[in-house]
Amino acid sequence: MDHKHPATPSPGAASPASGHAPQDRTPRDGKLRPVESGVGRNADGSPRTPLLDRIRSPFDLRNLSAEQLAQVADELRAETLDTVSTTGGHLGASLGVVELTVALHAVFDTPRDRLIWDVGHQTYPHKILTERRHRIRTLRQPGGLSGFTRRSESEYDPFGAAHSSTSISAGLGMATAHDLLAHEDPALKDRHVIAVIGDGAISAGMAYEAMNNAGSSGARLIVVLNDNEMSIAPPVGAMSNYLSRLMSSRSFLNLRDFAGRVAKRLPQPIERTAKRADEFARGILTGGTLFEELGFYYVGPIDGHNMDHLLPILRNLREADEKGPVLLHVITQKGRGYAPAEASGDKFHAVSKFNVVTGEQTKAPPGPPTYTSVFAQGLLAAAEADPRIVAITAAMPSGTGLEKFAKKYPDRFFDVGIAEQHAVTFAAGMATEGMKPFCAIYSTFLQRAYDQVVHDVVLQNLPVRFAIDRAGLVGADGATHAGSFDLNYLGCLPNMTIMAPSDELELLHMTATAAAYDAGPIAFRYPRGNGSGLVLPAAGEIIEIGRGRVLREAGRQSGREKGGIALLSLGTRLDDVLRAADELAARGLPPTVADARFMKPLDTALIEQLARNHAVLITVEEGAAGGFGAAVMHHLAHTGLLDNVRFRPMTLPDTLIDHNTPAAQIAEAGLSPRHVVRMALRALGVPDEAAEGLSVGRSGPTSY
Ligand SMILES: Cc1ncc(C[n+]2csc(CCOP(=O)(O)OP(=O)(O)O)c2C)c(N)n1
Ligand SMILES: CC(=O)[C@@H](O)[C@H](O)COP(=O)(O)O
Ligand SMILES: [Mg+2]
Repeated sequence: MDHKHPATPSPGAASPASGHAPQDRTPRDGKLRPVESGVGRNADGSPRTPLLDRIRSPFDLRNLSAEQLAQVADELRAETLDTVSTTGGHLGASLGVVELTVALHAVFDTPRDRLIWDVGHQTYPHKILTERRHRIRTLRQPGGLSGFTRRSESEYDPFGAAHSSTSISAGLGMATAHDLLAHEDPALKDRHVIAVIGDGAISAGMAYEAMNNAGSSGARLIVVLNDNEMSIAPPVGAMSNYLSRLMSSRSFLNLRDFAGRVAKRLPQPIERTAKRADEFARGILTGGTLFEELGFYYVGPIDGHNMDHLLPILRNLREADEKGPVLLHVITQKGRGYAPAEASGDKFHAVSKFNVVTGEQTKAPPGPPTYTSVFAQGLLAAAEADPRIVAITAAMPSGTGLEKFAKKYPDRFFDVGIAEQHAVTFAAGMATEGMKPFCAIYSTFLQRAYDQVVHDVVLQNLPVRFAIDRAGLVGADGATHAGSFDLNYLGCLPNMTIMAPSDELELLHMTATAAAYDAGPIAFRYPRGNGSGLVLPAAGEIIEIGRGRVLREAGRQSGREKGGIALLSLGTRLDDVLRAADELAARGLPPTVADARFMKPLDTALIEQLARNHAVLITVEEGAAGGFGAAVMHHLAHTGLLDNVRFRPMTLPDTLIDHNTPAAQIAEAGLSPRHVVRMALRALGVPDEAAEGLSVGRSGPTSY
C-alpha cells in the first residue's frame, strides 16, 4: 500500500512553498464522505483489525515486515477513530502519529527504552499498542484512561504530560541518569530515550532551554520533531516559518539522504569525510540547521507516514554509536487518514463524540453562552471604545474566545505561540507604553508564567489585565488542566486585584472594570463551560473595586445571641450556595448569602459585618485551600472577630481530582449544595443523624 505522504514528492520534484500543503480533500460537493481506509468493518460495525488483534504488546511488532507494520498502522488508525467517535477527545493529533507510533515501538525496545510524548494528547495509538487496548474506550471517562500520558497508568508512560514542551527536559534528565547509573547497571549505557515533540510545543521557551542544555551535554537523546504545521490553530512565529523552509528544501533532503546513506557504509575515517560532506550540505543549503547550532545532529525532514522512511532511519538512529543528541525531523499531517479531520480548520484537534461515517459531531444541545464567549463579548465592547486595548493569547485563540477579536482588530491581537512566560512579559512591555493588554490564559497554563507575573508585572505595578479562563475544575482533561491554584498564587501578591464573577453578567461587569482599571495588575477568573443563561446587555458596567454584595439576609434566629448562618461565596460556586441556602431555609435556618466578588482587595466591611451578626460564617470557593477563605480567616483573626464566629472555609480538597464530569468532580471536591448544608448544620452543632435527608455520605472530602 502506498504510504507516500503529499509531503514527499518524488525526489527532485518541486515542492509547494509550504513544503507539504496537505492535499485539499474536501469533496467538491462539500459533503463529507465515509472514511477512505483499507480497513473493513465487522458485522457489529467495529473495525476489522486482524493484525492489530495479534499485537498484545510492542514486542509483537518487532518481527513484522514494513508491509505488515503499515497494515498495523491502518488498523490502528481505524481503531483510534472508532474509539474517539465514542469517547470524544484529541483526535487530530493522534491520527497524525499513527505510523510514527508503530515505527517507534517496532524499532525501540519499549518500555525499557523510554518513549516520551510531549503534551501527550496524541497518545491514543500509543495506548492501544501498549497493553491498554482493552481499556481504550474508557478514555477520559470517569475511572477510565487519562487523555494524556501518566506514569501511574502504565510502564510505557515514563513521564506524565499535558502541559506542553516538557519532553526534552524530561528525556535529558533520564538520559543523564542512565549515564550516571551505568556503573551500577552497564545495560543502561545502551538504553535509548526518545522524546516526541510537536512543532507547536517546540516553540515554547522551555524546549530551547532543554535543547541548549542537551546540545552541550553529549547525552544520547533522540528528539523526534513531529512537524504537522499545526498547533491547535495554525502555528505562529519564526520557528514555524523556519521549519517550513527546512521542509521545502527538497534538494536538502535528497543530498542529505544520499550523504547519510553513504556515510553508513564506509569505513570509519572515510565515514568522517562523508559526515563532513553531510554537514557541508546542511551548511550550504540551509546555513546549518538551527538544531545543529544547538548541538544536535539533525536528520530529515522525512515522511512521517511512510514506513519505508521511518523504519530504516529509526533503526540507524538506534544503532548509531555516536555520542550526543539527535533531532529527527518528521513531517506528518494532523488528522491524517480521516477526511472530515483533514478538511477541518483545526484538524479535529479536540472533538466530542461523532459519527465516524459523516464526521458530524454529536454536539450537546446549544446551552447558554459559555463564560469564554461572554468574556469575548465584553472585551469586544471595551475595545470598541478604547483603541489602546489589545488582546494576547499563547496559542489558544479559540479556547480563550479571542478569534472574533482577532478578526475585528487584527492589529491589536497577538498570538505569541505556546509561550505563556513571554506572553506575560510582552504584555508588561506593552503596558509600559500605555497600552491596555488583556492576557487571556487558562488558569493552569498561567502557572508557567508565575515569575513573569511577579517580577515583570506586580513588582512594577503594571496595568496588565489577566483574563483567567478554565478556573476551577475542568472535567475530562482532569487534574493537569484544573485551574485550582490561581487564587493562591495570585492572592499572595501585593498590588494585584483579583475578581471572580458569580455569573455571566458579573463577568461582563468585571471585563469592563478591568478595561477601565489602570492602577495596577488586575485578574478575573472564570470557569470552563456555559453560563446560567441570563439575558445580557451588550456591555458590562464598572463595579466598585473591593466591594461585595449581599443577596439574601438571614432571618434573625430567636434564642440565639445573634443571627444564624452566613454563606460568603466567591465566583460561580454561588449557584450551588444559593441551592444550599434554599435547603437551609426549608429547615427553618434561612442564611445570609453574599457574593464576595473580590478575593483582593477583600471587602473587609462586609466580612466584619457577617462575622459580627452571625453564629456561623462559611466561605466557599472553587480553589485550593489557602486562597480566598484563608484571606478572610487572616482578616478575622487580626481583627479579633474570629474569636466569636464559627468560621468554616470550604475549598477544593488537598488532592488531585481525576477526569470526570464537572458535577461529579464538584461532588468529589465536597463543594456541592449538600456539602454546604451539612457544613452549616455541623457548625451549628446539629448532629449528622439529625440532618436527615442529606444524601452526602462521608465520601466527599470536605475541608473543615
Ligand atoms: C503550556 C501549555 N500551553 C498550552 C497548551 C494547550 N495545547 C495543547 S496541545 C497544543 C498544541 C500543540 O501543538 P503541537 O505540539 O504542534 O502538537 P500537535 O497537536 O500538532 O500534534 C496546545 C497549545 C498546553 N497543553 N500546554
Ligand atoms: C491538550 C490541551 O492542553 C488542550 O487542547 C486542552 O485540552 C484544551 O482544553 P479546553 O477543551 O478546555 O479548551
Ligand atoms: Mg503540530
